[in-house]
Amino acid sequence: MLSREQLIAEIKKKKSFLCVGLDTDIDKIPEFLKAYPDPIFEFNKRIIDATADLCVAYKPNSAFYEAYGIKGLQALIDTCKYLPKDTLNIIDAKRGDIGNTSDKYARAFFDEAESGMGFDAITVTPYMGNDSVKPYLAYDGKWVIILALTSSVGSKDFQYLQTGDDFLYEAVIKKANTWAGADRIMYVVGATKSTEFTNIRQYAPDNFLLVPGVGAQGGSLEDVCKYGMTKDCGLLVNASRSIIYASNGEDFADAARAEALSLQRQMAEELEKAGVI
Ligand SMILES: O=c1ccn([C@@H]2O[C@H](COP(=O)(O)O)[C@@H](O)[C@H]2O)c(=O)[nH]1
Repeated sequence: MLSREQLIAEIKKKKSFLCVGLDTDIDKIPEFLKAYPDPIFEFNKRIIDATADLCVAYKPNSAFYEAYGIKGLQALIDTCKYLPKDTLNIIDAKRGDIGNTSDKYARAFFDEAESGMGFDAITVTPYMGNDSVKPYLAYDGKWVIILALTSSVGSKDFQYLQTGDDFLYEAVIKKANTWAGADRIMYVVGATKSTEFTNIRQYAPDNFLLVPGVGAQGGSLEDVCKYGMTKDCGLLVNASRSIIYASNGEDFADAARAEALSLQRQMAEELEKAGVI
């Protein structure tokens, strides 16, 4: 589990704010791994070993594990246990439900003694409001990452609806800021929305932003940094497919490392440019 201060310290130490997305798809992993008892976990283990010194966070997306039933869940549990202690380990589950149900989701992903999974952070949808988010905040030191402005094309369907003077995504940030501080809440903002970062920083000056959409979705790391970086960095930039599927041969872990290294080098430059390091 990493506090805000520890996360910032890791970013400075590793000169990286990279989050490696573990969206592990059995149809995309190298053929030779399928001979292992748990190909998904074997793949993840090698990706983690190859990238741990270059990133400050990992983000398995639960859909990629739930899709395979019990085997997928076991791979997620084993992956969670294998993740390094000095990275922020996020489950991208995008949950949202009434309080007593959220309480079970929180237990599933946060309470290692109960479920086998002790993630540090979870992505949640804000649509059902305060009582749907509170149960996650009841876990001391765990992070809640609220969907604000997503990378998807469909973000315009609801997130840009006008509510009073605000777009809905702005209202989400303003309201969620009353639930807990920047030491417990992060927001998801897509890299494909980089020009909105200046505006978002008016409402979330200190919160870390989890930024998917660099790599396969075409978002610009440079623009995200230009408009979204703070004096503490304030960004966790995720890349999933562009790293983990950089090769589907026997060299996949080396290729993933090369891709992560290229992003880490760009990040080190951005951190220097902004005076964070
Ligand atoms: O707005 C959002 C919120 C979440 N995601 C998730 O991030 C990764 C992105 O994967 P790439 O392969 O790097 O595109 C994936 O798990 C999404 O479900 C997002 O893309 N946008």
